[in-house]
Amino acid sequence: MSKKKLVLVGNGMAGVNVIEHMLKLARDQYEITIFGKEPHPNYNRTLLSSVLAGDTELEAIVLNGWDWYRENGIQLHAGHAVTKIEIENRTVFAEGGLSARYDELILATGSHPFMLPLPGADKEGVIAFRDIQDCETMIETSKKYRKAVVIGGGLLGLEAARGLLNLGMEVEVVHIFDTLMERQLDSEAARMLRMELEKQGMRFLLEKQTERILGKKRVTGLQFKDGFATDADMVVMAVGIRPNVDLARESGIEVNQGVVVDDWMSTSIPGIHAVGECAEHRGIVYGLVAPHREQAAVLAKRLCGVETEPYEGSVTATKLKVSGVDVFSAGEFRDQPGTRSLRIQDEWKGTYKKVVLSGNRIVGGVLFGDTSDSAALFNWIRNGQEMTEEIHASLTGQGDGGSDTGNAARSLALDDQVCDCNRVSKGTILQAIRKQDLKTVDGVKRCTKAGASCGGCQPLVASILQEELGESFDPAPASRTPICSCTDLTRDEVVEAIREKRLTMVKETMNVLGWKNPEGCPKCRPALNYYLGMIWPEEYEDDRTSRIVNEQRHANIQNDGTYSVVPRMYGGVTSPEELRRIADVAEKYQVRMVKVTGGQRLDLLGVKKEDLPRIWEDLGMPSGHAYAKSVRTVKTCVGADFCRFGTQNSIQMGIDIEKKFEGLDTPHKVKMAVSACPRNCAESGIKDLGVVGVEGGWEIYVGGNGGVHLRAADFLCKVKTREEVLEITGAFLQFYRETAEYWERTSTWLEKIGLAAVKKVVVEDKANRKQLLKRLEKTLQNRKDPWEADVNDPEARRTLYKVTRV
Ligand SMILES: Cc1cc2nc3c(=O)[nH]c(=O)nc-3n(C[C@H](O)[C@H](O)[C@H](O)COP(=O)(O)OP(=O)(O)OC[C@H]3O[C@@H](n4cnc5c(N)ncnc54)[C@H](O)[C@@H]3O)c2cc1C
Ligand SMILES: NC(=O)c1ccc[n+]([C@@H]2O[C@H](COP(=O)([O-])OP(=O)(O)OC[C@H]3O[C@@H](n4cnc5c(N)ncnc54)[C@H](O)[C@@H]3O)[C@@H](O)[C@H]2O)c1
Ligand code: SF4
Ligand code: FES
Repeated sequence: MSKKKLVLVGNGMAGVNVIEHMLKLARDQYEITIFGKEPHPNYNRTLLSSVLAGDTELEAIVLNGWDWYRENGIQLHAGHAVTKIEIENRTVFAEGGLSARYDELILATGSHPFMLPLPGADKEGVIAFRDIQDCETMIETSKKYRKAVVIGGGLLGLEAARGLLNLGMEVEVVHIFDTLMERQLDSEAARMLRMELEKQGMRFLLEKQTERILGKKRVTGLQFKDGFATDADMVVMAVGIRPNVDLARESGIEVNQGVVVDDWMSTSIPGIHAVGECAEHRGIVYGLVAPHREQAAVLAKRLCGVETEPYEGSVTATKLKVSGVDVFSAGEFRDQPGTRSLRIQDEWKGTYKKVVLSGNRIVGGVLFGDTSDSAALFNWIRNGQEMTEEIHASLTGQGDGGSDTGNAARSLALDDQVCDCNRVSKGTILQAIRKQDLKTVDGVKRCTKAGASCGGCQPLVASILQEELGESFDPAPASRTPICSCTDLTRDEVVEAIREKRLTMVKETMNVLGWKNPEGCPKCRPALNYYLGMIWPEEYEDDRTSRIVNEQRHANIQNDGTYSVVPRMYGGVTSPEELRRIADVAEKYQVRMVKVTGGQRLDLLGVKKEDLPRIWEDLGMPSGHAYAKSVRTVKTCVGADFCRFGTQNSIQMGIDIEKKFEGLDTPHKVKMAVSACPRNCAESGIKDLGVVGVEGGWEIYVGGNGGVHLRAADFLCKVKTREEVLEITGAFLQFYRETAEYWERTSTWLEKIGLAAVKKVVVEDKANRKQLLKRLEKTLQNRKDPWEADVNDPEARRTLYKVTRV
């Protein structure tokens, strides 16, 4: 029997999802042809925001590559829009003279961005944010121009604005109302969101209606109806979308706002169906992936003759994909006559939770700052759950374990949905973890698709892994790059092998793991030495010959072959007595220069190799580790003891941090700072870890970098006490030590694994934090001051420094 012909118009997320289902249900029933207007294979549109923000690459967002079409016998016409449907002949016609006959036709043409019909809207530099091309245009524009204005303070506008900030542009968001994301947030959450985004550098022009776009050929600014104007080198319109219905309308298919479909996703014409953003079901057009997935599942079953429930509409939930801002909204979140709300707000922690009840039924909610309850809340809304004492206690943090993320995973039932985009339940994820021995979020994503679309559920997937695996959960995403050309193994594979095979020496590791170059190279040997020390802090004997030359001599080699010596001065504080000793040493050994460093230390420059041990001995001060991949300086401002703006004792805090973590081996150098107020005189905002004193506590920032790749640190959390600062700092350092590649700064590592993962492991999951600190403590207990060790080792003096006279 010849196969029936199925044609899909629109190679986007919704349409191809129908095909994916059909291939699973009845592979051989149809001969499939797909027409796509865009010249790309099927990709994840939701992740364009992440591409723009630099969190992922375009190649990584392809959902089904060219091979997938070939392997499944699908005829793909990418770059060919369908222009006409001849209903009587059941034939579609496309650009380039193409045509195809169908027995069943699916319309999945999505939406087009709404462009405000303003005078000047056709100028160069005025664009939308919808597809790969828009994304590329923005990235290119950011290289040449300075300022972007985004019109629209909804989900898309804010994600675009964050991406453009990451690309180094100045960004202003123009919004028509006085609160952002009014379609998803109440005014309180919107206010908190605005404050947070302003902190990130976004500027807002609220209650502004654009009158026209200024400029000759290219945009130069915007003129508003209230007479106000602003400059712009680029304008991004993100003021909503309109279903793409022209083709359907011209073909005589019933169209209202979208293509009208029934509960089986069938249009007014037999044999023609519609799904996704172009479809209107019971008067609603859905602009989110999750409902489209539900529609796709019903249509696929229908087309394959598999029994199915009808599609009866969806309850929707949204999460904003802006790093450092957790916002969730679902269901009926507004107060209406007949509703009551539970509201919990913590201005100090910057969190807000609102749960709306109709009668006693949970019908909607908004979460800001902490979205760990989002999955549970969404499931309650969808299931029309009644409020109970138990739910109330868990929402207010008085239940068993409070409302931390670990608890969020625990509170889900097996059939509760975790990934809304791909309709994956907790039970399915647990089954995959157990059956396929999964250890990472990436693994779960590959096997179940949970987390593979917008990524919003990944923290919850991580917490399910955490709950199931405990310590063996690996929170870092896998990388496929070998650690160097001596091996094909990645960092994770090497670390895992060291653990599993209990390898304890550099040579042995290279040998057992089949290094192509048996001697290793300057890239892998220091890395192996570090990994071994990190994994076996008590047993491992440091292999000095595998360290970089500066670390072998515990000093920085200079361009003339001499060395620089930087003694440790905790928190940048010294004393007359120490200064005298430093001055004496500088004179005695005729150092070329004494210089104050950027980290508030004194650097003795131009020291001869053979003088190093004697200088250390004369100084009688610990090593400043200025040469090492380790915790280096903690810079401090003068703080509350001296400065009239100071709210905290930054000097003492800096000294305490430095004393606790000095010399700890890390994958790359770690610089820290403590400022006693947000004026940030110690530059806490560009350090690997920066602490800032605020009224009643401390804010902790991480992943900053003041070097070649300048990066502002991200806000990690706010704490009250010195002990908490030390605890979070320790957990952060240990998490970085355990998951980063050697030679990787915290800034790159953080961008790779995401702030949310760091927050989850270091801040939210208290049990995990304890474990990290326990492991860190073992390392700290086994530290030795390298200068002192060499001073007291005549053999080292002779061989390493060629000192003949001790
Ligand atoms: C930047 C961005 C971020 C987003 N983030 C999220 C998110 O986090 N969560 C979420 O749930 N949703 C998000 N969305 C929305 C989500 O991407 C859409 O709801 C979803 O992609 C719609 O799928 P679709 O298949 O209906 O339409 P589309 O993905 O738009 O696919 C339709 C395809 O049909 C093609 N087409 C149109 N006309 C024709 C024709 N005549 N012939 C052939 N091909 C045609 C189009 O070119 C397009 O490729 C985001 C959207 C954007 C733009
Ligand atoms: N994280 C996510 O889930 C996500 C991210 C991006 C996009 N999306 C989806 O993509 C689609 C498009 O997103 P969107 O944000 O453009 O749509 P939207 O309709 O949700 O928001 C548009 C915003 O623009 C504002 N606006 C309208 N006219 C304006 C004007 N003249 N000047 C200033 N502001 C104006 C509106 O008040 C509204 O807040 C939506 O379906 C959205 O759900 C979702
Ligand atoms: S950061 Fe604040 S407290 Fe510290 S020196 Fe600067 S102004 Fe003073
Ligand atoms: S909720 Fe979007 S990928 Fe899971």
